[in-house]
Amino acid sequence: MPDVMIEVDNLGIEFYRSRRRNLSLREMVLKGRNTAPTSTFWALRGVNFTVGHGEAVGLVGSNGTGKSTLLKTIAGVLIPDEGRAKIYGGVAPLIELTGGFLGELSARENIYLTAGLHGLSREAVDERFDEIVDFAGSQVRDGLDMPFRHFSSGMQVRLGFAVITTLDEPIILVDEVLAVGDAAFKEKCYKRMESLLAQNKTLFLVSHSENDLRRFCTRGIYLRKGELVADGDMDQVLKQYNADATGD
Ligand SMILES: Nc1ncnc2c1ncn2[C@@H]1O[C@H](COP(=O)(O)OP(=O)(O)OP(=O)(O)O)[C@@H](O)[C@H]1O
Repeated sequence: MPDVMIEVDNLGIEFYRSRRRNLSLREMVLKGRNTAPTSTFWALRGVNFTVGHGEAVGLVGSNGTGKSTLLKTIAGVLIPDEGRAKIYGGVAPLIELTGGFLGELSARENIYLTAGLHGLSREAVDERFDEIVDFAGSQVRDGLDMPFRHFSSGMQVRLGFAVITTLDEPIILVDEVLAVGDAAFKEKCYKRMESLLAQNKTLFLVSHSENDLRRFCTRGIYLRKGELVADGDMDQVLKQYNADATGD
């Protein structure tokens, strides 16, 4: 296992400010073909850092500063416009409430599909199935055969967290999703995260909860307007973030 698990090198992600759209015939005649809004901005730019095997990193920054964008890039959902985000090992991402599950499929089918995409054989999923469902809880067990889109947001997160943390991937990305779970489930998730860290997995956590960040992360990365402004001890990074955020 290489020491470096994530290598982010001069990373830039550029987005369109407005939704790109096809012009109507009338707009084309009146304004010409090239008047679609093309204004762009850099959601991330010049971001550099590496994360080592077994590190637990907390990502902080105010709303809209690029935290989710960074996680999506590490997960391979977004392709860099500049630089690169390289990972050395598989990634298990929980970066949206729906866990990337398909709404039309049942929870049962989603478990097999997601675990299969992460390299687990049908037999391996059969073996872990009860553990996944037990962790997700009785409401999820009762709804195993209903379409996933009928799950409440809390049930979706329960299933997503249970599946993602049961995979064998060495890197785990969690983006602010635990806020949706109830208190009992959150405590269960915290214990699961502690056990994953004890197994030397690499964790990237986005959270607006300082308690959670302090509990799990020894290192903090602070993004401001798409730029990395601090990278170091979690407590120190939170101090800097809080000092900056005063009056924001
Ligand atoms: N697909 C997209 N197209 C255009 N702009 C986007 C897209 N996704 C995100 N953005 C914008 O990029 C910026 C960074 O968004 P991002 O979701 O990464 O922020 P964040 O730090 O995770 O915020 P929060 O704490 O509110 O979750 C924001 O201005 C957001 O509106």
